[in-house]
Amino acid sequence: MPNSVLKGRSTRKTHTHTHDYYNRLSGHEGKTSSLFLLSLCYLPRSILPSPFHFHSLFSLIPPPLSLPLSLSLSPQFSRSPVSVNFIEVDNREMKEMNPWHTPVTIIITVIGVMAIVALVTVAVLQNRPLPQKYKYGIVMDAGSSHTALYIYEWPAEKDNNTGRVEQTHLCKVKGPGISSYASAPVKAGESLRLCMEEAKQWVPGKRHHQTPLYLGATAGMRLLNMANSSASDKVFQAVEGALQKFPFSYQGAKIISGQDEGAFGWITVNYLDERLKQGLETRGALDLGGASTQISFVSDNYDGSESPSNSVTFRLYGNDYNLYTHSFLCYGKDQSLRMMQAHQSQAGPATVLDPCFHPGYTATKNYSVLYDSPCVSDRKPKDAPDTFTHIGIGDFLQCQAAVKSVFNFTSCKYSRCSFNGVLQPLLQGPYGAFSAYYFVMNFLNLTDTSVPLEDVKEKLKRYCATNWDQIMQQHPEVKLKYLAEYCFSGTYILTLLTEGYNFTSESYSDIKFIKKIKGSDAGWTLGYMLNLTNMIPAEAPDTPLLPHPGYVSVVSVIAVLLFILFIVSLRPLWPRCSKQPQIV
Ligand SMILES: Nc1nc2c(ncn2[C@@H]2O[C@H](COP(=O)(O)OP(=O)(O)OP(=O)(O)O)[C@@H](O)[C@H]2O)c(=O)[nH]1
Repeated sequence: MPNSVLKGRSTRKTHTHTHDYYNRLSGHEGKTSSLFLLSLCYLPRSILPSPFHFHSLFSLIPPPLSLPLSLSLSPQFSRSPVSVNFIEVDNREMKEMNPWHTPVTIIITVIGVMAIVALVTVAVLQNRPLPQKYKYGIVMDAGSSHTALYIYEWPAEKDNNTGRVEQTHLCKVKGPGISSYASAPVKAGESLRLCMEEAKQWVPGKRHHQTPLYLGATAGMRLLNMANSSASDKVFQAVEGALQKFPFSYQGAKIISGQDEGAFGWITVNYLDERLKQGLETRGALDLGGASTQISFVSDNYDGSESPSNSVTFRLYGNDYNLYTHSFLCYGKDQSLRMMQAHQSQAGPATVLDPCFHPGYTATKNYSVLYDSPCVSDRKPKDAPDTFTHIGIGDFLQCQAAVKSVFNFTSCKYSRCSFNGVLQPLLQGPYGAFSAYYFVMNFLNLTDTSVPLEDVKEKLKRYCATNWDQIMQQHPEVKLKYLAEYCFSGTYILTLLTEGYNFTSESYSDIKFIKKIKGSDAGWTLGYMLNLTNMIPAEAPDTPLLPHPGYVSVVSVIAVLLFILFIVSLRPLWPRCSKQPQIV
Protein backbone atom coordinates (compact mmCIF):
# COMPACT_ATOMS: atom_id res chain seq x y z
CA MET A 1 0.00 0.00 0.00
CA PRO A 2 1.47 3.39 -0.97
CA ASN A 3 0.39 4.87 2.26
CA SER A 4 2.14 2.21 4.24
CA VAL A 5 5.26 2.86 2.16
CA LEU A 6 5.20 6.47 3.16
CA LYS A 7 4.19 5.58 6.64
CA GLY A 8 7.06 3.11 6.93
CA ARG A 9 9.58 5.58 5.58
CA SER A 10 8.35 8.26 7.91
CA THR A 11 8.58 5.95 10.83
CA ARG A 12 12.11 5.10 9.94
CA LYS A 13 13.52 8.51 8.99
CA THR A 14 11.57 11.17 10.81
CA HIS A 15 11.36 12.28 14.33
CA THR A 16 9.14 10.34 16.60
CA HIS A 17 6.42 12.94 16.71
CA THR A 18 6.23 12.74 12.92
CA HIS A 19 5.66 9.06 13.15
CA ASP A 20 2.78 9.66 15.57
CA TYR A 21 1.28 12.30 13.44
CA TYR A 22 1.51 10.20 10.40
CA ASN A 23 -0.10 7.21 11.94
CA ARG A 24 -3.19 9.33 12.34
CA LEU A 25 -3.30 9.85 8.64
CA SER A 26 -4.30 6.32 7.87
CA GLY A 27 -7.98 7.45 7.88
CA HIS A 28 -9.79 8.28 4.63
CA GLU A 29 -9.96 12.01 5.30
CA GLY A 30 -6.25 12.22 5.76
CA LYS A 31 -5.54 10.49 2.46
CA THR A 32 -7.81 12.75 0.48
CA SER A 33 -6.47 15.93 2.04
CA SER A 34 -2.88 14.90 1.57
CA LEU A 35 -3.37 13.98 -2.06
CA PHE A 36 -5.09 17.27 -2.77
CA LEU A 37 -2.32 19.25 -1.19
CA LEU A 38 0.35 17.13 -2.82
CA SER A 39 -1.14 17.96 -6.18
CA LEU A 40 -1.07 21.65 -5.35
CA CYS A 41 2.63 21.35 -4.77
CA TYR A 42 3.12 20.34 -8.35
CA LEU A 43 1.25 23.20 -9.95
CA PRO A 44 3.48 25.63 -11.91
CA ARG A 45 4.74 28.64 -9.99
CA SER A 46 2.72 30.98 -12.14
CA ILE A 47 -0.58 29.63 -10.91
CA LEU A 48 0.38 28.91 -7.38
CA PRO A 49 -0.24 31.26 -4.51
CA SER A 50 2.63 33.39 -3.25
CA PRO A 51 4.91 31.71 -0.72
CA PHE A 52 3.11 33.60 2.01
CA HIS A 53 -0.22 32.23 0.89
CA PHE A 54 1.19 28.87 0.30
CA HIS A 55 2.43 28.87 3.78
CA SER A 56 -0.91 30.06 4.98
CA LEU A 57 -2.48 27.18 3.18
CA PHE A 58 -0.34 24.69 5.00
CA SER A 59 -0.83 26.52 8.22
CA LEU A 60 -4.50 25.69 7.91
CA ILE A 61 -3.65 22.03 8.20
CA PRO A 62 -2.92 20.69 11.63
CA PRO A 63 0.78 20.20 12.21
CA PRO A 64 0.67 16.42 12.21
CA LEU A 65 -0.62 16.55 8.68
CA SER A 66 1.43 19.39 7.27
CA LEU A 67 4.72 18.03 8.42
CA PRO A 68 4.89 14.81 6.48
CA LEU A 69 3.28 16.49 3.48
CA SER A 70 6.14 18.89 3.26
CA LEU A 71 8.35 15.91 2.53
CA SER A 72 7.27 15.82 -1.03
CA LEU A 73 7.92 19.43 -1.92
CA SER A 74 9.72 19.74 -5.23
CA PRO A 75 12.93 21.78 -5.70
CA GLN A 76 11.23 24.87 -7.02
CA PHE A 77 9.48 25.21 -3.69
CA SER A 78 12.48 24.34 -1.60
CA ARG A 79 13.12 28.00 -0.88
CA SER A 80 9.60 28.56 0.27
CA PRO A 81 9.02 29.19 3.92
CA VAL A 82 7.39 25.82 4.24
CA SER A 83 10.40 23.87 3.00
CA VAL A 84 11.57 21.43 5.53
CA ASN A 85 15.04 20.10 5.24
CA PHE A 86 15.39 18.15 8.35
CA ILE A 87 14.77 14.81 6.65
CA GLU A 88 17.44 12.98 4.77
CA VAL A 89 16.39 10.68 2.09
CA ASP A 90 18.81 8.78 -0.13
CA ASN A 91 18.49 8.50 -3.92
CA ARG A 92 17.00 5.08 -3.79
CA GLU A 93 14.20 6.27 -1.57
CA MET A 94 13.60 9.27 -3.78
CA LYS A 95 12.90 6.93 -6.66
CA GLU A 96 10.39 5.14 -4.52
CA MET A 97 8.36 8.28 -4.13
CA ASN A 98 6.55 8.10 -7.49
CA PRO A 99 5.60 4.47 -7.15
CA TRP A 100 4.21 5.54 -3.80
CA HIS A 101 1.54 7.60 -5.60
CA THR A 102 0.74 5.38 -8.49
CA PRO A 103 -1.81 2.77 -7.34
CA VAL A 104 -3.83 5.20 -5.20
CA THR A 105 -3.94 7.91 -7.78
CA ILE A 106 -4.79 5.52 -10.58
CA ILE A 107 -7.65 4.11 -8.55
CA ILE A 108 -8.85 7.61 -7.66
CA THR A 109 -8.45 8.74 -11.26
CA VAL A 110 -10.51 5.84 -12.51
CA ILE A 111 -13.17 6.42 -9.87
CA GLY A 112 -13.17 10.14 -10.64
CA VAL A 113 -13.54 9.61 -14.37
CA MET A 114 -16.27 7.05 -13.80
CA ALA A 115 -18.09 9.41 -11.45
CA ILE A 116 -18.00 12.23 -13.99
CA VAL A 117 -19.12 9.95 -16.80
CA ALA A 118 -21.90 8.65 -14.56
CA LEU A 119 -22.92 12.21 -13.63
CA VAL A 120 -23.15 13.32 -17.26
CA THR A 121 -24.86 10.10 -18.32
CA VAL A 122 -27.48 10.36 -15.59
CA ALA A 123 -28.09 14.03 -16.40
CA VAL A 124 -28.46 13.32 -20.09
CA LEU A 125 -30.61 10.21 -19.66
CA GLN A 126 -32.77 11.68 -16.95
CA ASN A 127 -33.60 14.75 -18.96
CA ARG A 128 -33.43 13.62 -22.55
CA PRO A 129 -36.66 13.71 -24.54
CA LEU A 130 -38.12 10.22 -24.24
CA PRO A 131 -38.18 8.20 -27.43
CA GLN A 132 -41.00 10.01 -29.21
CA LYS A 133 -44.35 8.42 -28.54
CA TYR A 134 -47.35 10.20 -29.96
CA LYS A 135 -50.99 10.62 -29.21
CA TYR A 136 -53.48 11.08 -32.00
CA GLY A 137 -56.75 12.77 -32.77
CA ILE A 138 -58.96 12.46 -35.85
CA VAL A 139 -61.29 15.16 -37.14
CA MET A 140 -63.56 14.75 -40.15
CA ASP A 141 -64.55 17.92 -41.95
CA ALA A 142 -67.90 17.09 -43.54
CA GLY A 143 -68.08 20.08 -45.88
CA SER A 144 -70.65 20.99 -48.48
CA SER A 145 -68.46 19.96 -51.40
CA HIS A 146 -66.59 17.02 -49.88
CA THR A 147 -65.44 15.36 -46.65
CA ALA A 148 -61.83 15.31 -45.51
CA LEU A 149 -60.28 13.32 -42.67
CA TYR A 150 -57.41 14.88 -40.75
CA ILE A 151 -55.13 12.98 -38.38
CA TYR A 152 -53.25 15.04 -35.81
CA GLU A 153 -50.45 13.92 -33.53
CA TRP A 154 -48.61 15.35 -30.55
CA PRO A 155 -45.88 14.08 -28.23
CA ALA A 156 -47.42 11.75 -25.65
CA GLU A 157 -45.31 13.02 -22.76
CA LYS A 158 -46.54 16.59 -23.31
CA ASP A 159 -49.95 15.98 -21.81
CA ASN A 160 -49.65 19.25 -19.93
CA ASN A 161 -50.85 21.00 -23.09
CA THR A 162 -47.40 22.21 -24.09
CA GLY A 163 -46.83 19.79 -26.99
CA ARG A 164 -47.26 21.08 -30.50
CA VAL A 165 -50.09 19.41 -32.36
CA GLU A 166 -49.36 18.72 -36.01
CA GLN A 167 -51.28 17.27 -38.91
CA THR A 168 -49.80 13.92 -39.83
CA HIS A 169 -52.22 12.78 -42.54
CA LEU A 170 -55.08 14.03 -44.73
CA CYS A 171 -57.48 11.71 -46.51
CA LYS A 172 -59.96 13.20 -48.98
CA VAL A 173 -63.16 11.18 -49.08
CA LYS A 174 -64.15 10.20 -52.60
CA GLY A 175 -67.46 11.64 -53.79
CA PRO A 176 -69.50 14.67 -52.70
CA GLY A 177 -70.16 16.01 -49.21
CA ILE A 178 -72.44 14.02 -46.89
CA SER A 179 -75.30 16.50 -47.42
CA SER A 180 -75.51 15.28 -51.02
CA TYR A 181 -76.62 11.85 -49.77
CA ALA A 182 -79.93 13.14 -48.39
CA SER A 183 -81.87 10.74 -50.59
CA ALA A 184 -79.58 7.77 -49.85
CA PRO A 185 -78.21 8.34 -46.32
CA VAL A 186 -76.57 4.91 -45.98
CA LYS A 187 -74.19 5.88 -48.76
CA ALA A 188 -73.03 8.85 -46.70
CA GLY A 189 -71.69 6.41 -44.09
CA GLU A 190 -70.22 4.07 -46.68
CA SER A 191 -68.41 6.92 -48.40
CA LEU A 192 -66.27 7.43 -45.28
CA ARG A 193 -65.06 3.83 -45.02
CA LEU A 194 -61.91 4.05 -47.16
CA CYS A 195 -60.54 7.05 -45.30
CA MET A 196 -61.36 5.40 -41.97
CA GLU A 197 -59.42 2.29 -43.05
CA GLU A 198 -56.53 4.58 -43.93
CA ALA A 199 -56.75 6.15 -40.47
CA LYS A 200 -56.40 2.66 -38.95
CA GLN A 201 -53.10 2.29 -40.76
CA TRP A 202 -51.83 5.74 -39.76
CA VAL A 203 -52.63 5.51 -36.08
CA PRO A 204 -50.63 2.77 -34.30
CA GLY A 205 -52.89 -0.11 -33.22
CA LYS A 206 -52.22 0.31 -29.50
CA ARG A 207 -53.40 3.93 -29.72
CA HIS A 208 -56.66 3.22 -31.60
CA HIS A 209 -58.91 3.03 -28.54
CA GLN A 210 -57.66 6.25 -26.98
CA THR A 211 -57.71 8.26 -30.22
CA PRO A 212 -60.69 10.64 -30.25
CA LEU A 213 -62.67 10.78 -33.48
CA TYR A 214 -64.84 13.81 -34.23
CA LEU A 215 -67.00 14.66 -37.21
CA GLY A 216 -68.01 18.26 -37.73
CA ALA A 217 -70.40 19.14 -40.53
CA THR A 218 -70.43 22.64 -41.97
CA ALA A 219 -72.56 24.66 -44.36
CA GLY A 220 -73.77 21.77 -46.57
CA MET A 221 -75.45 20.10 -43.59
CA ARG A 222 -76.58 23.47 -42.21
CA LEU A 223 -78.46 24.03 -45.44
CA LEU A 224 -79.84 20.47 -45.52
CA ASN A 225 -80.94 20.80 -41.91
CA MET A 226 -82.74 24.05 -42.79
CA ALA A 227 -84.42 22.51 -45.82
CA ASN A 228 -85.14 19.02 -44.49
CA SER A 229 -84.18 18.28 -40.89
CA SER A 230 -85.30 14.63 -40.95
CA ALA A 231 -83.10 13.99 -44.00
CA SER A 232 -80.24 15.65 -42.12
CA ASP A 233 -80.88 13.39 -39.06
CA LYS A 234 -80.83 10.28 -41.24
CA VAL A 235 -77.53 11.27 -42.77
CA PHE A 236 -76.08 11.70 -39.28
CA GLN A 237 -77.44 8.31 -38.16
CA ALA A 238 -75.82 6.62 -41.13
CA VAL A 239 -72.56 8.43 -40.55
CA GLU A 240 -72.54 7.58 -36.82
CA GLY A 241 -73.26 3.93 -37.52
CA ALA A 242 -70.36 3.79 -39.97
CA LEU A 243 -67.88 5.58 -37.72
CA GLN A 244 -68.69 3.55 -34.61
CA LYS A 245 -67.59 0.37 -36.39
CA PHE A 246 -64.02 1.58 -36.18
CA PRO A 247 -61.84 1.07 -33.10
CA PHE A 248 -61.35 4.76 -32.35
CA SER A 249 -62.87 6.67 -29.45
CA TYR A 250 -65.90 8.10 -31.27
CA GLN A 251 -66.85 11.50 -29.85
CA GLY A 252 -69.89 12.29 -32.00
CA ALA A 253 -70.93 13.87 -35.28
CA LYS A 254 -72.62 17.25 -35.31
CA ILE A 255 -73.22 20.39 -37.28
CA ILE A 256 -70.86 23.09 -36.13
CA SER A 257 -72.16 26.65 -36.13
CA GLY A 258 -70.83 29.25 -38.56
CA GLN A 259 -69.49 31.19 -35.58
CA ASP A 260 -67.53 28.15 -34.35
CA GLU A 261 -66.25 27.48 -37.86
CA GLY A 262 -64.89 31.03 -38.04
CA ALA A 263 -63.44 31.03 -34.51
CA PHE A 264 -61.76 27.61 -34.83
CA GLY A 265 -60.26 28.60 -38.19
CA TRP A 266 -58.81 31.68 -36.49
CA ILE A 267 -57.42 29.54 -33.62
CA THR A 268 -55.84 27.12 -36.09
CA VAL A 269 -54.04 29.85 -38.02
CA ASN A 270 -52.75 31.61 -34.93
CA TYR A 271 -51.86 28.39 -33.11
CA LEU A 272 -49.80 27.12 -36.04
CA ASP A 273 -48.09 30.51 -36.37
CA GLU A 274 -47.31 30.30 -32.62
CA ARG A 275 -48.88 33.74 -32.21
CA LEU A 276 -51.07 32.60 -29.31
CA LYS A 277 -48.29 31.06 -27.24
CA GLN A 278 -46.02 34.02 -27.76
CA GLY A 279 -48.79 36.58 -27.28
CA LEU A 280 -48.02 38.21 -30.64
CA GLU A 281 -50.39 40.27 -32.77
CA THR A 282 -52.89 37.81 -34.20
CA ARG A 283 -53.70 37.09 -37.85
CA GLY A 284 -57.26 37.41 -39.04
CA ALA A 285 -58.75 34.34 -40.75
CA LEU A 286 -60.57 34.39 -44.09
CA ASP A 287 -62.12 31.04 -44.99
CA LEU A 288 -63.95 30.45 -48.27
CA GLY A 289 -65.86 27.18 -48.45
CA GLY A 290 -68.29 25.84 -50.98
CA ALA A 291 -71.45 26.96 -49.18
CA SER A 292 -70.30 29.50 -46.58
CA THR A 293 -67.52 31.94 -45.94
CA GLN A 294 -66.09 33.19 -42.65
CA ILE A 295 -64.22 36.30 -41.60
CA SER A 296 -62.64 36.45 -38.12
CA PHE A 297 -60.23 38.97 -36.67
CA VAL A 298 -59.34 40.94 -33.56
CA SER A 299 -59.96 44.67 -33.88
CA ASP A 300 -59.25 47.43 -31.38
CA ASN A 301 -62.57 48.90 -32.51
CA TYR A 302 -64.61 45.92 -31.45
CA ASP A 303 -65.37 44.97 -27.86
CA GLY A 304 -68.47 42.89 -28.52
CA SER A 305 -70.97 45.48 -27.24
CA GLU A 306 -72.23 46.17 -30.77
CA SER A 307 -73.75 43.05 -32.34
CA PRO A 308 -72.70 40.63 -29.54
CA SER A 309 -73.56 37.65 -31.73
CA ASN A 310 -70.37 38.39 -33.68
CA SER A 311 -68.21 38.24 -30.58
CA VAL A 312 -66.24 35.27 -29.27
CA THR A 313 -63.97 35.68 -26.27
CA PHE A 314 -61.07 33.41 -25.31
CA ARG A 315 -58.36 33.27 -22.72
CA LEU A 316 -55.46 31.39 -24.26
CA TYR A 317 -51.93 31.01 -22.84
CA GLY A 318 -52.67 33.80 -20.39
CA ASN A 319 -53.95 36.31 -22.98
CA ASP A 320 -57.52 37.52 -23.46
CA TYR A 321 -58.92 37.79 -26.98
CA ASN A 322 -62.13 39.37 -28.11
CA LEU A 323 -62.67 38.02 -31.58
CA TYR A 324 -65.01 39.40 -34.19
CA THR A 325 -66.32 36.61 -36.40
CA HIS A 326 -69.07 36.20 -38.95
CA SER A 327 -70.08 33.33 -41.20
CA PHE A 328 -72.06 34.14 -44.34
CA LEU A 329 -74.20 31.15 -45.22
CA CYS A 330 -74.68 30.81 -49.00
CA TYR A 331 -71.58 32.93 -49.71
CA GLY A 332 -69.23 30.02 -50.27
CA LYS A 333 -68.02 29.91 -53.84
CA ASP A 334 -70.45 27.20 -55.07
CA GLN A 335 -73.56 28.73 -53.56
CA SER A 336 -72.61 32.26 -54.58
CA LEU A 337 -72.27 31.01 -58.18
CA ARG A 338 -75.78 29.63 -57.92
CA MET A 339 -77.02 32.92 -56.51
CA MET A 340 -75.37 34.83 -59.34
CA GLN A 341 -76.78 32.47 -61.97
CA ALA A 342 -80.20 32.66 -60.33
CA HIS A 343 -79.97 36.41 -60.71
CA GLN A 344 -79.02 36.01 -64.39
CA SER A 345 -81.85 33.58 -65.07
CA GLN A 346 -84.66 35.26 -63.15
CA ALA A 347 -86.86 35.30 -66.23
CA GLY A 348 -86.24 31.62 -66.95
CA PRO A 349 -84.55 32.00 -70.34
CA ALA A 350 -83.47 29.05 -72.51
CA THR A 351 -80.04 30.60 -72.92
CA VAL A 352 -77.96 32.32 -70.24
CA LEU A 353 -75.03 34.47 -71.46
CA ASP A 354 -72.52 34.40 -68.60
CA PRO A 355 -69.67 36.99 -68.41
CA CYS A 356 -67.96 34.88 -65.72
CA PHE A 357 -67.32 31.92 -68.04
CA HIS A 358 -64.78 31.85 -70.88
CA PRO A 359 -65.77 32.70 -74.45
CA GLY A 360 -66.41 29.43 -76.27
CA TYR A 361 -67.74 27.72 -73.11
CA THR A 362 -71.11 26.07 -73.67
CA ALA A 363 -73.03 23.62 -71.47
CA THR A 364 -76.60 22.47 -71.06
CA LYS A 365 -77.74 22.83 -67.45
CA ASN A 366 -80.82 21.88 -65.55
CA TYR A 367 -82.96 24.53 -63.86
CA SER A 368 -84.04 22.18 -61.09
CA VAL A 369 -80.41 21.40 -60.23
CA LEU A 370 -79.45 25.08 -60.23
CA TYR A 371 -82.31 25.95 -57.86
CA ASP A 372 -81.95 22.91 -55.61
CA SER A 373 -80.58 24.83 -52.64
CA PRO A 374 -82.16 26.92 -49.88
CA CYS A 375 -79.83 29.74 -51.00
CA VAL A 376 -81.82 30.17 -54.24
CA SER A 377 -84.86 27.88 -54.11
CA ASP A 378 -87.31 30.75 -53.45
CA ARG A 379 -86.20 32.47 -56.66
CA LYS A 380 -86.87 29.65 -59.11
CA PRO A 381 -88.62 31.11 -62.18
CA LYS A 382 -92.13 29.70 -62.53
CA ASP A 383 -92.31 29.23 -66.26
CA ALA A 384 -88.74 28.19 -66.90
CA PRO A 385 -87.94 25.26 -69.22
CA ASP A 386 -86.22 22.17 -67.75
CA THR A 387 -82.84 23.12 -69.10
CA PHE A 388 -80.95 26.15 -70.28
CA THR A 389 -77.87 26.62 -72.39
CA HIS A 390 -75.09 28.19 -70.41
CA ILE A 391 -72.82 30.23 -72.71
CA GLY A 392 -69.65 32.00 -71.58
CA ILE A 393 -68.67 35.45 -72.85
CA GLY A 394 -65.62 36.09 -70.64
CA ASP A 395 -66.01 39.72 -69.63
CA PHE A 396 -64.42 40.52 -66.29
CA LEU A 397 -66.14 43.92 -65.76
CA GLN A 398 -69.57 42.52 -66.52
CA CYS A 399 -68.74 39.52 -64.34
CA GLN A 400 -67.85 41.85 -61.47
CA ALA A 401 -71.20 43.60 -61.86
CA ALA A 402 -73.03 40.27 -61.88
CA VAL A 403 -71.16 39.09 -58.78
CA LYS A 404 -72.02 42.30 -56.96
CA SER A 405 -75.69 41.48 -57.43
CA VAL A 406 -75.41 38.77 -54.75
CA PHE A 407 -74.47 41.31 -52.07
CA ASN A 408 -76.89 43.67 -50.39
CA PHE A 409 -75.25 46.95 -49.47
CA THR A 410 -78.40 48.97 -48.81
CA SER A 411 -79.07 48.68 -45.08
CA CYS A 412 -76.79 48.83 -42.06
CA LYS A 413 -78.00 49.46 -38.52
CA TYR A 414 -74.49 49.35 -37.03
CA SER A 415 -71.61 51.82 -37.09
CA ARG A 416 -70.28 50.05 -40.18
CA CYS A 417 -71.22 46.94 -42.11
CA SER A 418 -69.72 44.52 -44.57
CA PHE A 419 -72.84 43.48 -46.52
CA ASN A 420 -76.34 42.17 -45.88
CA GLY A 421 -76.57 44.48 -42.85
CA VAL A 422 -73.88 42.61 -40.93
CA LEU A 423 -71.64 44.57 -38.55
CA GLN A 424 -67.97 44.60 -39.43
CA PRO A 425 -65.47 46.57 -37.36
CA LEU A 426 -62.53 48.34 -38.99
CA LEU A 427 -60.20 45.85 -40.60
CA GLN A 428 -57.02 45.20 -38.66
CA GLY A 429 -54.38 43.06 -40.34
CA PRO A 430 -52.59 40.81 -41.09
CA TYR A 431 -54.88 38.12 -42.57
CA GLY A 432 -54.54 34.54 -43.67
CA ALA A 433 -56.92 33.50 -46.49
CA PHE A 434 -57.33 29.76 -46.98
CA SER A 435 -59.50 26.96 -48.44
CA ALA A 436 -60.97 28.14 -51.77
CA TYR A 437 -59.22 31.51 -51.44
CA TYR A 438 -55.98 29.62 -51.80
CA PHE A 439 -57.11 27.01 -54.39
CA VAL A 440 -58.35 29.73 -56.72
CA MET A 441 -55.69 32.39 -56.30
CA ASN A 442 -52.95 29.79 -56.48
CA PHE A 443 -54.32 28.42 -59.75
CA LEU A 444 -54.56 31.96 -61.17
CA ASN A 445 -51.03 32.71 -60.00
CA LEU A 446 -52.33 35.64 -57.99
CA THR A 447 -51.18 34.76 -54.46
CA ASP A 448 -48.60 37.57 -54.44
CA THR A 449 -50.50 40.35 -52.69
CA SER A 450 -47.64 42.79 -53.08
CA VAL A 451 -48.79 43.06 -56.71
CA PRO A 452 -51.07 46.13 -56.90
CA LEU A 453 -54.75 45.29 -56.85
CA GLU A 454 -55.28 47.03 -60.20
CA ASP A 455 -52.68 44.75 -61.81
CA VAL A 456 -54.35 41.71 -60.25
CA LYS A 457 -57.67 42.75 -61.77
CA GLU A 458 -56.01 43.36 -65.14
CA LYS A 459 -54.51 39.87 -65.10
CA LEU A 460 -57.85 38.34 -64.21
CA LYS A 461 -59.53 40.34 -66.96
CA ARG A 462 -57.15 38.81 -69.53
CA TYR A 463 -57.65 35.34 -68.07
CA CYS A 464 -61.46 35.59 -68.24
CA ALA A 465 -61.26 36.75 -71.86
CA THR A 466 -59.17 33.71 -72.88
CA ASN A 467 -60.95 31.21 -75.07
CA TRP A 468 -62.23 28.08 -73.30
CA ASP A 469 -60.48 25.73 -75.76
CA GLN A 470 -57.18 27.40 -75.05
CA ILE A 471 -57.76 27.17 -71.29
CA MET A 472 -58.51 23.45 -71.56
CA GLN A 473 -55.42 22.92 -73.70
CA GLN A 474 -53.23 24.75 -71.20
CA HIS A 475 -54.54 22.80 -68.19
CA PRO A 476 -55.34 19.25 -69.27
CA GLU A 477 -54.71 17.96 -65.73
CA VAL A 478 -57.29 20.17 -63.98
CA LYS A 479 -60.84 18.95 -63.30
CA LEU A 480 -63.18 20.58 -65.88
CA LYS A 481 -65.62 21.70 -63.18
CA TYR A 482 -62.89 23.63 -61.36
CA LEU A 483 -61.34 24.89 -64.62
CA ALA A 484 -64.59 26.31 -65.97
CA GLU A 485 -65.21 28.24 -62.75
CA TYR A 486 -61.85 29.92 -62.05
CA CYS A 487 -62.82 33.15 -63.86
CA PHE A 488 -65.98 33.39 -61.74
CA SER A 489 -64.18 32.27 -58.55
CA GLY A 490 -61.34 34.79 -58.98
CA THR A 491 -63.79 37.59 -59.66
CA TYR A 492 -65.92 36.54 -56.71
CA ILE A 493 -62.91 36.52 -54.36
CA LEU A 494 -61.76 40.00 -55.42
CA THR A 495 -65.30 41.37 -55.17
CA LEU A 496 -65.95 39.75 -51.78
CA LEU A 497 -62.69 41.11 -50.38
CA THR A 498 -62.90 44.64 -51.77
CA GLU A 499 -66.63 45.37 -52.00
CA GLY A 500 -67.85 42.96 -49.35
CA TYR A 501 -65.19 43.25 -46.62
CA ASN A 502 -63.85 46.67 -47.65
CA PHE A 503 -60.22 45.75 -48.25
CA THR A 504 -58.53 48.65 -50.01
CA SER A 505 -55.64 48.59 -52.50
CA GLU A 506 -53.43 49.14 -49.45
CA SER A 507 -54.91 46.67 -46.96
CA TYR A 508 -55.16 44.00 -49.67
CA SER A 509 -51.42 43.53 -49.26
CA ASP A 510 -52.04 42.49 -45.60
CA ILE A 511 -53.64 39.29 -46.90
CA LYS A 512 -51.58 36.16 -47.28
CA PHE A 513 -53.09 33.29 -49.28
CA ILE A 514 -52.17 30.13 -47.42
CA LYS A 515 -52.82 26.43 -47.74
CA LYS A 516 -50.68 25.01 -44.98
CA ILE A 517 -48.78 26.40 -42.04
CA LYS A 518 -45.82 24.30 -40.89
CA GLY A 519 -47.23 21.19 -42.56
CA SER A 520 -50.81 21.48 -41.25
CA ASP A 521 -53.73 22.63 -43.38
CA ALA A 522 -55.29 25.93 -42.44
CA GLY A 523 -58.96 25.31 -41.56
CA TRP A 524 -61.27 24.96 -38.60
CA THR A 525 -60.52 21.29 -37.82
CA LEU A 526 -57.31 21.71 -35.84
CA GLY A 527 -58.78 24.52 -33.70
CA TYR A 528 -61.85 22.35 -33.11
CA MET A 529 -59.79 19.45 -31.83
CA LEU A 530 -57.51 21.66 -29.74
CA ASN A 531 -60.60 23.05 -28.07
CA LEU A 532 -62.35 19.73 -27.45
CA THR A 533 -59.22 18.06 -26.09
CA ASN A 534 -58.30 21.10 -23.95
CA MET A 535 -54.96 21.27 -25.70
CA ILE A 536 -54.68 25.04 -25.40
CA PRO A 537 -54.41 26.11 -21.78
CA ALA A 538 -56.03 29.32 -20.59
CA GLU A 539 -52.86 30.21 -18.69
CA ALA A 540 -49.31 30.08 -19.97
CA PRO A 541 -47.68 26.85 -18.75
CA ASP A 542 -44.61 27.07 -16.51
CA THR A 543 -41.44 26.67 -18.47
CA PRO A 544 -38.29 25.03 -17.05
CA LEU A 545 -35.40 27.32 -16.13
CA LEU A 546 -33.36 25.89 -18.97
CA PRO A 547 -34.48 24.03 -22.06
CA HIS A 548 -33.20 20.46 -22.25
CA PRO A 549 -30.21 21.16 -24.56
CA GLY A 550 -29.19 24.08 -22.32
CA TYR A 551 -29.42 21.92 -19.23
CA VAL A 552 -27.27 19.16 -20.74
CA SER A 553 -24.70 21.75 -21.90
CA VAL A 554 -24.40 23.28 -18.43
CA VAL A 555 -24.00 19.88 -16.75
CA SER A 556 -21.44 18.81 -19.36
CA VAL A 557 -19.37 21.98 -19.03
CA ILE A 558 -19.31 21.68 -15.24
CA ALA A 559 -18.33 18.02 -15.48
CA VAL A 560 -15.52 18.80 -17.93
CA LEU A 561 -14.24 21.60 -15.70
CA LEU A 562 -14.26 19.24 -12.71
CA PHE A 563 -12.40 16.69 -14.77
CA ILE A 564 -9.74 19.21 -15.84
CA LEU A 565 -9.29 20.31 -12.22
CA PHE A 566 -8.97 16.70 -11.23
CA ILE A 567 -6.35 16.01 -13.89
CA VAL A 568 -4.39 19.09 -12.85
CA SER A 569 -4.55 17.93 -9.26
CA LEU A 570 -2.87 14.70 -10.35
CA ARG A 571 0.08 16.56 -11.77
CA PRO A 572 2.61 14.48 -9.80
CA LEU A 573 1.87 11.64 -12.17
CA TRP A 574 2.69 13.67 -15.23
CA PRO A 575 6.02 12.58 -16.78
CA ARG A 576 7.82 15.95 -16.29
CA CYS A 577 6.68 16.13 -12.72
CA SER A 578 7.57 12.59 -11.80
CA LYS A 579 11.15 13.01 -13.06
CA GLN A 580 11.79 15.85 -10.66
CA PRO A 581 13.55 15.16 -7.44
CA GLN A 582 11.11 15.02 -4.61
CA ILE A 583 13.09 16.38 -1.75
CA VAL A 584 15.62 19.08 -1.43
N1 LIG B 1 -59.71 24.45 -57.48
C1 LIG B 1 -59.89 23.66 -56.44
N2 LIG B 1 -61.01 23.79 -55.74
C2 LIG B 1 -61.18 22.99 -54.70
C3 LIG B 1 -60.23 22.03 -54.31
N3 LIG B 1 -60.70 21.38 -53.23
C4 LIG B 1 -61.89 21.92 -52.95
N4 LIG B 1 -62.18 22.87 -53.84
C5 LIG B 1 -63.37 23.71 -53.93
O1 LIG B 1 -63.17 24.78 -53.02
C6 LIG B 1 -64.36 25.11 -52.37
C7 LIG B 1 -64.14 25.06 -50.89
O2 LIG B 1 -63.82 23.75 -50.53
P1 LIG B 1 -63.77 23.36 -49.00
O3 LIG B 1 -62.89 24.30 -48.31
O4 LIG B 1 -63.52 21.93 -48.91
O5 LIG B 1 -65.24 23.75 -48.57
P2 LIG B 1 -66.36 22.84 -47.94
O6 LIG B 1 -65.89 22.39 -46.64
O7 LIG B 1 -66.80 21.80 -48.89
O8 LIG B 1 -67.48 23.93 -47.83
P3 LIG B 1 -68.22 24.52 -46.56
O9 LIG B 1 -69.15 23.46 -46.08
O10 LIG B 1 -68.90 25.72 -47.07
O11 LIG B 1 -67.19 24.86 -45.56
C8 LIG B 1 -65.41 24.16 -52.90
O12 LIG B 1 -66.08 24.82 -53.92
C9 LIG B 1 -64.62 23.02 -53.47
O13 LIG B 1 -65.27 22.43 -54.56
C10 LIG B 1 -59.05 21.92 -55.08
O14 LIG B 1 -58.18 21.12 -54.80
N5 LIG B 1 -58.94 22.76 -56.15
